[in-house]
Amino acid sequence: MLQLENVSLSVDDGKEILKHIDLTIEGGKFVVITGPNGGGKSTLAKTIAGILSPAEGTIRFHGEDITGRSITERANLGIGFAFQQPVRFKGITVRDMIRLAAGGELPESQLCTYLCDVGLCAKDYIDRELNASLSGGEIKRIEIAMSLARKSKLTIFDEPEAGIDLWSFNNLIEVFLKLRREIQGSSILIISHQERILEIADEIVVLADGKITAQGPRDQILPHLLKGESCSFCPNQEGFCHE
Ligand SMILES: Nc1ncnc2c1ncn2[C@@H]1O[C@H](COP(=O)(O)OP(=O)(O)OP(=O)(O)O)[C@@H](O)[C@H]1O
Repeated sequence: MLQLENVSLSVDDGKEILKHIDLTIEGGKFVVITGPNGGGKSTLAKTIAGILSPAEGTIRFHGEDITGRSITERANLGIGFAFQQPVRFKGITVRDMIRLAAGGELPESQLCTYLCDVGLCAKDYIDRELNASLSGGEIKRIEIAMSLARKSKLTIFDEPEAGIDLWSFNNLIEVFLKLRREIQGSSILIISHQERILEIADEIVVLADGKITAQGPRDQILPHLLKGESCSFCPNQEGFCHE
C-alpha cells in the first residue's frame, strides 16, 4: 500500500534527519513507529503526509508515485494525518469539523458515536466552537474523532496519547482496538512511545537517529524493546527507544 524507497530529508542547516529510509506498509496493517526522542518519527510522519518534502527517494501509495504530491492531493488519495498539536479554527463548530472530515452530511447518531468513542459527551461538545476555549486534551480528542470520521485508506496518528488523561487514554486504546478490528484493507500508522499501543500493533518499526534500526511483527520486536533499559535497537546503544 505505502512504500518508501531510500527516503532522506535534511533541514536548512544541512542536518540529515531521515537517512535512506526503506519502509513498506501493507494494507490492513496496524503499524506503530517508536524510538528515542529526536529519532525522526514526526519528521517521517510529516514526510508521508506531504507536509515535508524529501531531498531524495520515492514515496508510492498504491503503486502511484506521490513524492511530488501536495498534502491535499495525498489527502484526496486517502492519506489522513492527525496532528500532534491539532489546529483550532475560529467560528467553526465541532459538528462542522466532523462533517467536513466525513466528507458530507452525517446522521446525528453517527456524529455522537465518534465523539463518545473518544470519551467526549456529544451533547456538551457538538456545538462548541473549535477555539482557544477548548483544552489541549479536548482538541486532541476531537482531532482523533475527525480521523475516525475521515476513514482514510492510511491514517497517521502522531503521538495520539500526548496530553490525554489516563481515563481517556484507556478509551483511546479501545478506539484503536475497534479501528484495528474494522480496518480491513486500510492501514493505521501510529507514532507512539506507549507500551499499550505497541502491544496492539501488528508490526513495530524502530526509528533511531534517522534510520530504521528494527522492523517486524510485534512479537518479534516488542520483547527486545521491553528487555532492558538501554535499547538494543539504538545504533549508539545509549538511547532509550522505549519510555
Ligand atoms: N526544522 C528543523 N530544523 C532543525 N532541526 C529539526 C527540524 N525539524 C526537526 N529537527 C530535528 O530533527 C530531529 C528529529 O525530530 P522529530 O520531531 O522528527 O523526532 P521524533 O522522533 O518525532 O521525536 P519525539 O519522540 O521527541 O517526538 C530532532 O533532533 C529535531 O530537533
